[in-house]
Amino acid sequence: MSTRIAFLKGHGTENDFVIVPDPENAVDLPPAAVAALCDRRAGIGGDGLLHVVRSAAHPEAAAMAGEAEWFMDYRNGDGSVAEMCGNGVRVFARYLQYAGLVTEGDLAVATRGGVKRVHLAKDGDVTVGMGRARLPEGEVTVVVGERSWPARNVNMGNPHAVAFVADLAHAGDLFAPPPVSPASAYPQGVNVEFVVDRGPRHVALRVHERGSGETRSCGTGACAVAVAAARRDGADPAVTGLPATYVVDVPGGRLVITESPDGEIEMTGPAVIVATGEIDSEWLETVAR
Ligand SMILES: N[C@@H](CCC[C@H](N)C(=O)O)C(=O)O
Repeated sequence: MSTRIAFLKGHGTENDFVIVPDPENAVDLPPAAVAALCDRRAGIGGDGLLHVVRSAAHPEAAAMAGEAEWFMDYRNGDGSVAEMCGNGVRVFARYLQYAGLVTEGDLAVATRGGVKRVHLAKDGDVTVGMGRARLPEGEVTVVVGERSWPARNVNMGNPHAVAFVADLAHAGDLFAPPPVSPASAYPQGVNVEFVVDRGPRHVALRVHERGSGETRSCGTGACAVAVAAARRDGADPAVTGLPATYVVDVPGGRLVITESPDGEIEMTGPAVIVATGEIDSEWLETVAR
């Protein structure tokens, strides 16, 4: 018999998500079901899915339950799992507020990348403590058609290759993942950012996301880009935080990346809930097969 499963739709700088509230982790969401829900023609449509589960009810988050009541079980649009999603955490926090589960101010969210500190501000912006960057040794190369660029390997919990280019159009149509070499630098795949300068500590990017394709924003990508830009601008290579505030324009808006007093990278931007609805459980079971 068909039942209804509640969902919401939200976005952060137009990185959009299907949100499935499921406090007790009762909804089966295999990769095929997630991909079908994120399909923009046959499903609801989204770059990814935010499965909202109580940390205590999820085997991957139970150990964080003492610190964070809610776990962001994030999935990419193709159904794959990722360690972290920066825009996703902001939208996740906005959902918790929308549902009356938290109020304005500070909260903690459990993710596969650890517990993230979030601040829901009065003006509607949401700030997330993104931790510190890891900068694995060795240069990588990004290729698009006849062009190639040296890129910086930056890990924000998930992997990124950041290439500074002369023109964002040089990234091409980004219908397929741009090749990055050596492939051994990214055994789990990679998110690729193309970056141009807009002014002092102000850059703009396009991104091809692992598991989602080209998106209109990527929070972890914006942080990786800010870190790569700071290194290029002469920041101390031993420091894994950010020495100054960077403004990162994405196709879907603007993110501000700075450093907290304790050396953590912080990202601020909007997060919006745009719709609520119901998923037909019979359809979901069919597409999940
Ligand atoms: N859009 C996200 C990143 C989502 C995960 C990424 N596609 C991956 O596979 O690592 C963000 O806002 O950070």
